[in-house]
Amino acid sequence: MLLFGLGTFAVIAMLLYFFWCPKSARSLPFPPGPPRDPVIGHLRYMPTKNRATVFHTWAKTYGDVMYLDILGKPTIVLNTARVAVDLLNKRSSIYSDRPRFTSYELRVWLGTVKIRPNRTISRTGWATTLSLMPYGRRFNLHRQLHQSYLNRRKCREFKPIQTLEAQSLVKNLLESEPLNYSKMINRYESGVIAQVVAGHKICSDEDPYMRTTQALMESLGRSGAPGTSRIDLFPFLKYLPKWFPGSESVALARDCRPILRQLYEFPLQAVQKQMEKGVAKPSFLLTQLDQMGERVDFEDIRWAAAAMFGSTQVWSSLTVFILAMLLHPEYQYKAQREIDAVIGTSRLPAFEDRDHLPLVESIMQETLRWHPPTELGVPHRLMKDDVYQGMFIPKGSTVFANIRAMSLDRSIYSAPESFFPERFLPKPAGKEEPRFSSAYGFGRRICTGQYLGDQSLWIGIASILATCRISNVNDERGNVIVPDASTIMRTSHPNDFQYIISPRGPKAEELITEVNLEAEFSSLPSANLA
Ligand code: HEM
Repeated sequence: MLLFGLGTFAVIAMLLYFFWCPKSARSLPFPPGPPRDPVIGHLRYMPTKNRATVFHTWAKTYGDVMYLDILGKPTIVLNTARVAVDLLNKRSSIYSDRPRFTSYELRVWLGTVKIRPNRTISRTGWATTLSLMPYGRRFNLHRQLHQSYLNRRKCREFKPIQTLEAQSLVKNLLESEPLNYSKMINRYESGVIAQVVAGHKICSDEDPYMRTTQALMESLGRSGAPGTSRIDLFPFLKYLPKWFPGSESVALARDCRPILRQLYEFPLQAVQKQMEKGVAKPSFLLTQLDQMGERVDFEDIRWAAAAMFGSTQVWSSLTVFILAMLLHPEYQYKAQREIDAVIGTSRLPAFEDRDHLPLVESIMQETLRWHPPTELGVPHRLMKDDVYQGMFIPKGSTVFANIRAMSLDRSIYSAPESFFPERFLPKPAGKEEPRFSSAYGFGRRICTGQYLGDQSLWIGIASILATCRISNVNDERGNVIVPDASTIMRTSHPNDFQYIISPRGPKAEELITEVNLEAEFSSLPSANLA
């Protein structure tokens, strides 16, 4: 009898849930948003440039959670860290999928497979690289692969590599023509990743890892962020001929294929060859190949490694740091005085100094906040209908965390447009404002490279400040050219601007020329494969 009663109760509860809850949720209003057109929704108003900043402006009218309808596709923009934490962190079990974008699929195309004698299908790899992978079993496996090698504790082991790469960076900057500075900073980020992923040292721009990552960046830059291109809005364009207006973005996305293919194949092959010869250095690929079991196959290892290569955020942030030092030279001098007082001038910075250099730390944290390198994050996708603060958010919504808007939140940061590192220092010298953790994203999709990126950024900034003087260039008449941040920072990655990097003094130059990087790098541990 009791069982019968419980059974009846369960059936009624389920019926109520299916018939009453979803209906009542669907009768709630969508989050507010700008006025829209019939059928096409907000398509006409969607900004093609500076989207994060435009959304931030709209948020002043429509609020922290904004609803946009793009050709019937619901899109949600979260404009404060509070709402992003509420939804993407606290409800991460339903907010951790990624939307499918045609531009992703066209980029990551793996060729055709014959499934029957007279039938072949295209294999797109959109589901194979972690940052684009749908939520599910394979996603969990790839996250585990990343986290097992990039967690906070494991990343401590990479400090010697990062320190030497940062010393290579300043050496390269001091020896380069200004036109090549950006390349050198990119080489630094790619250099750390190539070491960690494949145990490989990048020595020149002709290096295969360098060429491939650079080609990837250029190609991604040309085809735009996924979700913004025409083929994402009109996927049918991929079936139309090249001359059809609007289908240029299809060709641009397809340009990426051979590059991504190389990134996917080359590192694993290279490490396998080194293993055969017994010369492989410790790396993510070596560890995974060594431990490979039934759960993980070559395909998983290849793609998990390739997903680490595409990162450009350290490159962007170091460039933003340089821009900040040009616009606020006082911080350059103050931080250099701090370094001289703590480290002296007879050695280069090391990670052990980090806790003793509060201003250098604050400059790094403020760089991430002042212009976060990923302004709109990577979009999440909602897997179930949801209700938040009386608003209905439909299943399948594309959800953007507007990281740029979060960095400008006046209820958290005073004068948020200003570069003001002391905001993070304790009172009374500072304002004890919280560090900007939103830069790394949210929930189960939070950046897997956050500890590696944090370390690369810190040692990069500390090494540049300790050894280099960053200065403006002069025009033909001798007037100083001060860069204009508003035109340079139109996207997450700064546009080119002019500056000069010179040695801070004879002592710094001596330190950099004295260090024998080749010997230091070769003294890093080799893997014992015996
Ligand atoms: C300053 C450095 C970095 C910043 C600010 C940054 C920021 C971000 C952000 C905002 C996301 C999107 C998170 C979300 O969807 O909520 C992300 C994802 C990701 N990042 Fe980073 N990143 C940095 C460095 C790196 C590095 C060095 C690597 C590689 C070793 C990396 C690998 C990834 C991967 C694989 C994802 C996708 C995670 C997933 O979809 O589950 N990132 N990053």
